[in-house]
Amino acid sequence: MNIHFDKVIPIPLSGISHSAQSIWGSSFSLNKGEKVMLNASSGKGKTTFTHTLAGIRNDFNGKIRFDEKEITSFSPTAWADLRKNKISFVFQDLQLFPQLTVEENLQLKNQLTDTFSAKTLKEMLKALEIEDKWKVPCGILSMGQQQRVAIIRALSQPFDWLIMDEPFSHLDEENTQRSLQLIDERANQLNAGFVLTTLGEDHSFNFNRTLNL
Ligand SMILES: Nc1ncnc2c1ncn2[C@@H]1O[C@H](COP(=O)(O)OP(=O)(O)OP(=O)(O)O)[C@@H](O)[C@H]1O
Repeated sequence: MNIHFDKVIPIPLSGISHSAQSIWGSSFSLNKGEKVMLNASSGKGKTTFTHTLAGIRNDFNGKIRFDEKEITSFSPTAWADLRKNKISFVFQDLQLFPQLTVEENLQLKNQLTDTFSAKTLKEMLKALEIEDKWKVPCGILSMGQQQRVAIIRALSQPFDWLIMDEPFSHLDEENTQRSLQLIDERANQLNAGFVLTTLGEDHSFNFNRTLNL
């Protein structure tokens, strides 16, 4: 699935002047398989961009198309199917269930599409050095540990695009690199792309494209 932006401007940001490099108001396409970074300072619209792209909000002018279909035309059922099979998301506030264990949080998503065995999920936790947290409620994990769980949860479904809103904001560089490697491997396995927003960090990763706000 390719994503096309045609002069999109979120209504709350429409009264503000945007630089010539800004994606707001411009037309461009994100092609399946591309690895994209959006780096912008606080309040510039990273969350607005990711939520708009994922159909979580629709207060924008212009057009967004997935392949040839305008996303404002999708029914709730079509969105449910897209979110199950084509678009996965790491929210800035993670949206884990704090009372549920890591296992339960992961399986809630994973079992919808029967993507990974428990053994594979545990291996992914091990790759991010949180394998001892399998039976621990998410609410008592550190923020960086919760981010790693949210990343693994987002990988536990099929997708064409993984959209991540500041997914490494509580991680040190070593854990960021481990997470990026896991994300990259999974994206390559699926021939999928990802969009990652950051707050000024310069991750050492070979992104195909950088977007500006
Ligand atoms: N629904 C809304 N109505 C009005 N203004 C909004 C709405 N949503 C976001 N904004 C404004 O749009 C701007 C961009 O917000 P957004 O959360 O997208 O920024 P951000 O780049 O993700 O910030 P941060 O890095 O601090 O998370 C802010 O000024 C915010 O107040």
